[in-house]
Amino acid sequence: MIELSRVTHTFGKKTVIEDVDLSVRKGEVFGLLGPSGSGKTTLVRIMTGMIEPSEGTVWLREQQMPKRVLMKRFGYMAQEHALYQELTAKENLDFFASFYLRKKKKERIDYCLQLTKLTEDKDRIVSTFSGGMKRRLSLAIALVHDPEILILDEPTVGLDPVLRHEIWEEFHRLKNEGTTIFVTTHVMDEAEKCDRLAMLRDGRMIASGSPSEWKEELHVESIEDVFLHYGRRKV
Ligand SMILES: Nc1ncnc2c1ncn2[C@@H]1O[C@H](COP(=O)(O)OP(=O)(O)OP(=O)(O)O)[C@@H](O)[C@H]1O
Repeated sequence: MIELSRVTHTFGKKTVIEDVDLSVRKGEVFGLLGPSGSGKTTLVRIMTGMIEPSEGTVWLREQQMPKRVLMKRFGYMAQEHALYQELTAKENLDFFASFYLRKKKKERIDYCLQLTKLTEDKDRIVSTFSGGMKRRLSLAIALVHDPEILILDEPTVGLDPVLRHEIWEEFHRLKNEGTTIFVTTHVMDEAEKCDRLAMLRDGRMIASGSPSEWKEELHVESIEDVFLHYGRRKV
């Protein structure tokens, strides 16, 4: 569903992504881990077509990115907010939904507001929202057109554990319906909820596998131990 082949990216003279191959299958939840500054956000931006890689290719649904028709196939949630601060939450959702949805727009907006617990605040101006509310709205926007692929850069940062749990339940519900989910995370219990994981360090993909494969391979109890192993050592 998502294929990266020999992707390298440099900013000026600095190589931040180096020769990355990655394959995400339809209907799986794939987690990308890596220390801060390892290149996760850059890789996500390459996947979504926001950055053209210096070398290599990205394919979504067997079509090479960037491609305009593919935009409606995926939902993207960035780390920074891309919200209209002077519009209400509902107006923001309506604006983004209008690009892709004609039928069922109202139902989808109501559903996403409910999922992210924003129904009561839907008519408030976004500039009055807390950081967590803005993140929830960004997530609602990524989901509103019911995309086949979700690409989410640390989607649950700043959310309380109850909401985080509910959002992960929704991810698994979506996965069971066939949605492919690619997520970056620093939260180790979220990493445990992924079908497969990959570890990026200094722009290189240094390991991949399912959470249980990783733990077995390294004889450790938790993904946190795996993270510490790969994050610290040169391998
Ligand atoms: N536009 C840019 N110009 C120059 N350097 C950049 C740019 N964007 C990112 N970088 C550099 O690329 C490297 C990887 O950054 P990136 O944001 O992709 O890491 P990350 O793994 O997502 O980090 P974090 O977990 O802290 O969000 C860093 O050294 C960063 O300073």
